[in-house]
Amino acid sequence: MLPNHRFTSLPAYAQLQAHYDVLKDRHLRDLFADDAERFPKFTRQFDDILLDFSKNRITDETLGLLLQLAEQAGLTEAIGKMFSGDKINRTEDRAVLHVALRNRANTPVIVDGADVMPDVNEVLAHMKEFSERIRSGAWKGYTGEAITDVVNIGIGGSDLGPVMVTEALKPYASPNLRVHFVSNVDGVHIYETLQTVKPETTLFLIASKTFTTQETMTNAQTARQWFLDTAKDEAAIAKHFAALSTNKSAVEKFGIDPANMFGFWDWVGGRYSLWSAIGLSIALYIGYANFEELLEGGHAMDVHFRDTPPEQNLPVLLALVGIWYNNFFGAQTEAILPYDQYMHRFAAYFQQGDMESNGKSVDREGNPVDWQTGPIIWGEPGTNGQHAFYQLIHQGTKLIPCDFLAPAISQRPLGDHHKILLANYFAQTEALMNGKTADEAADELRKAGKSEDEINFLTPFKEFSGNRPTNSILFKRLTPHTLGSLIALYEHKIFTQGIIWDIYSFDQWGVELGKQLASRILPELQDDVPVSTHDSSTNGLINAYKKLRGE
Ligand SMILES: O=P(O)(O)OC[C@H]1O[C@@](O)(CO)[C@@H](O)[C@@H]1O
Repeated sequence: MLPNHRFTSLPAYAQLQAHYDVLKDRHLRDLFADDAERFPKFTRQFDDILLDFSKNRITDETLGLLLQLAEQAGLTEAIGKMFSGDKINRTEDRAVLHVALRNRANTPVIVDGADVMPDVNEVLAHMKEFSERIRSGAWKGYTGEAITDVVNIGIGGSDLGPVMVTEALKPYASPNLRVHFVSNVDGVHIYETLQTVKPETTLFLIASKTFTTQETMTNAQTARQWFLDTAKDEAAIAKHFAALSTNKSAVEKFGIDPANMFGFWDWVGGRYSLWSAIGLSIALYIGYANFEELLEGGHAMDVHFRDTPPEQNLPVLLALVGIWYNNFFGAQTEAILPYDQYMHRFAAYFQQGDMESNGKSVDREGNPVDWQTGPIIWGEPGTNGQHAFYQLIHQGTKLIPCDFLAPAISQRPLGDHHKILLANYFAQTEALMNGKTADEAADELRKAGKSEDEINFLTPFKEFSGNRPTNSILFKRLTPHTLGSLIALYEHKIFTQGIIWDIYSFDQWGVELGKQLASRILPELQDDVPVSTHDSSTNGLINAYKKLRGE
């Protein structure tokens, strides 16, 4: 196992605190004025992806100290342990090997003494054969018609990844096959979806690592009954239901033919599972060849992360810059702002990826941490965010580090749209960095013909402090390969931060309590008898609900 450490006891931590006390008052305008080499110094290139982290409140000294922090936390050793299949997910006694799912080098990956790659490749071959049969129309439903719609029923990591990727790679989709995603146990979700499909031509994918998740099993049973209401014969299930899971016995108990089961393993975390059988909806939608390109892109970033020295390592650099704001500037959130409408679910995906991984408050020895851990991740595509929350990012009281991502080439070139989008992409990070001084604001007001009194009044409202940090990620085009690399980039950033904070990033015990309490409350909702088994608020709410529904 990795040696433990207390993040705040690392030697570089105290040095960074002292360095912060000096640097916090430096403005990015001055840092750029003092160093003409900031752009070449603080950019890194990976394939078609350029990372510009120069608009951060860092100097050479900052970066050096952050790299020391990573070294003192044992990052290099930790990376090796993940790739070698060590059971670094200690509270669940599991390896963390989503990298094996996309191990295109096919080098052996040993778990419990056995190479997992033959099994990984067997599932991929099954996914390939199955997706080709469905997409070609060779697979027929119970009435002899081809499948036209795929409904993925899953939640969390069994939903967010396939949703994000199928949205991002829509340009690669087949025109003959639509994909739909049902996740919420709110009946509205499956109701509205089933309104748009026909039982005869629909394939349901029941996506659940555990095959016990209440939302997914409830939706799956509803879909099954909806289907049988038309098909009548349970034998038809085999042509219209498949399961993506690690739990074979539960799949068979549900009534899905094991031949239609696509398995994966406990060393695949739910939020890291889109690369596994959970990605079947992706392969069905964009074709297996493009799904393989996604895997290739992820693998390329894996090799980079594993083999590249920290100072050149994109995931490590993103992680360290994030720690700088999270742990020294007191930033509570990070915004992911893709200037690409196809990436509109990218931030949402990493809400689970980051917050379910690093939303922890106990270190790896079980002691409460006395430092900040995972940030709150949020974001929306540009330019929409500019008309929603950029006011706060520019002039609010909170420091919000932002990642701006954009493709140089649009998948949908249309007149000047992309140039306008990119002009905004470039302008926002420039504005956040430089701001607008009071003199500049006053001059603009003067040129607009305002009186001196008006200028004196309005200037404070028109001034922009600037000095608001951003990362810019510019890539050539949103291809499956590039998207795979971008996803892996953020996955490994999250891993790196977890190692430095000395927390376990791959369990999620925090999701259990709510589920337990919900399972106790559900029976209480079956009748109209007032409850008194909870606190006065919960009792009051439940009883008010019972009253309202009874009126
Ligand atoms: O894939 P499954 O087992 O149905 O889990 C769904 C999701 O539920 C969790 O909240 C764990 O309970 C996420 O970690 C997971 O992705």
